[in-house]
Amino acid sequence: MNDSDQHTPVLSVNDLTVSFGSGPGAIRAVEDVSLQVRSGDIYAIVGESGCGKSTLAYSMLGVIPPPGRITAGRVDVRGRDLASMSRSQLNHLRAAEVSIVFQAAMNSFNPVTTVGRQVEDLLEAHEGVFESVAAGRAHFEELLGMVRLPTQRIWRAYEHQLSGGMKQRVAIAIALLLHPSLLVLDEPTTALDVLNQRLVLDVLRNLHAELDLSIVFVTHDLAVVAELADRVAVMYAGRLVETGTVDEIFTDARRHPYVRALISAIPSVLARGLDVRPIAGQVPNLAELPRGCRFAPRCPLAMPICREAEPPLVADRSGHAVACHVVNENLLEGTTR
Ligand SMILES: Nc1ncnc2c1ncn2[C@@H]1O[C@H](COP(=O)(O)OP(=O)(O)OP(=O)(O)O)[C@@H](O)[C@H]1O
Repeated sequence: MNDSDQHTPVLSVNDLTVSFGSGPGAIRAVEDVSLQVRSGDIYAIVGESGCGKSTLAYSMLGVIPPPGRITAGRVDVRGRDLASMSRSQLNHLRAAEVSIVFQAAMNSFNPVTTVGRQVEDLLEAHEGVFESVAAGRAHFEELLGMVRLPTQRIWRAYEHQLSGGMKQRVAIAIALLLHPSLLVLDEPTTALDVLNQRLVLDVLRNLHAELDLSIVFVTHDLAVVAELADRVAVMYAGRLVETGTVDEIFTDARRHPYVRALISAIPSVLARGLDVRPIAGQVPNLAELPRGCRFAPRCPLAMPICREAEPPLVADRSGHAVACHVVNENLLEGTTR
């Protein structure tokens, strides 16, 4: 890796808008989103259900489900625009540079094939990454050890012989098979019991350290954000409302009222298994968005301008960015609430 590579973000999402449908019924599941994942980051995308988290995650690999499509902006992986890549370049990228564990990882195994056979198929499809299928298998067994699973038993296992927690860790090991530098996970702990959630978080922390891996994960669980992430993007109705470090999001006095409401709705962000609880009012329907700030109808601090103009994301000197007229007016005055 040369010097300029080291400074190029692993992933750069630039002014990205992803739409479903066309004409008057079209919705923008992701709107005007920009974020950068640097080498070594553990980046959380958090928000309530339907706010566009999964769509944003899928766009990072160019796997947005149809009829979704990028209608503005771009996604670059190590400085290369995904939209400019050929199908074979994209296939290579998805396996060997950025890999995803889907939310439905639990159900994504072929029920009539062993885990080992599925791994061999993957190795054969990506011939050349390893010297031989045996070398690829040896690497997979090493990964199984890292996700704390018994090698022989898993290699021969069918899906129905694995528990939910095991399937999630097998899916992580498979996603890492071809040495990606970025792992994207959609709700990695959601369907698991508390013990398995903890195990998956431990495993991800270790993989991050041992494999020099960058991680992006989507969650609605603030406790998981507090435990695992070092950077956070909070989404509301398709847009980013706040981005920053975990410390900034949880403790900075300058915070988006939505983020503040989310955090104050839980007794302790370090307590396990606490979801983003509903706060007064509802997330707007993306097909009928209010004028101005999307959060204004639920916001205790809303001013007249909030019902008129969409607030831009404004970053302070450290890069902590908030999209709120009230908060940013105070920043300009040099005070915070
Ligand atoms: N295949 C699709 N066709 C039409 N609309 C879709 C499709 N997938 C997602 N959407 C719309 O995009 C919006 C964002 O969905 P997305 O799944 O990205 O949100 P999310 O925050 O990940 O929610 P959840 O946590 O419930 O998965 C939703 O309003 C949804 O209706």
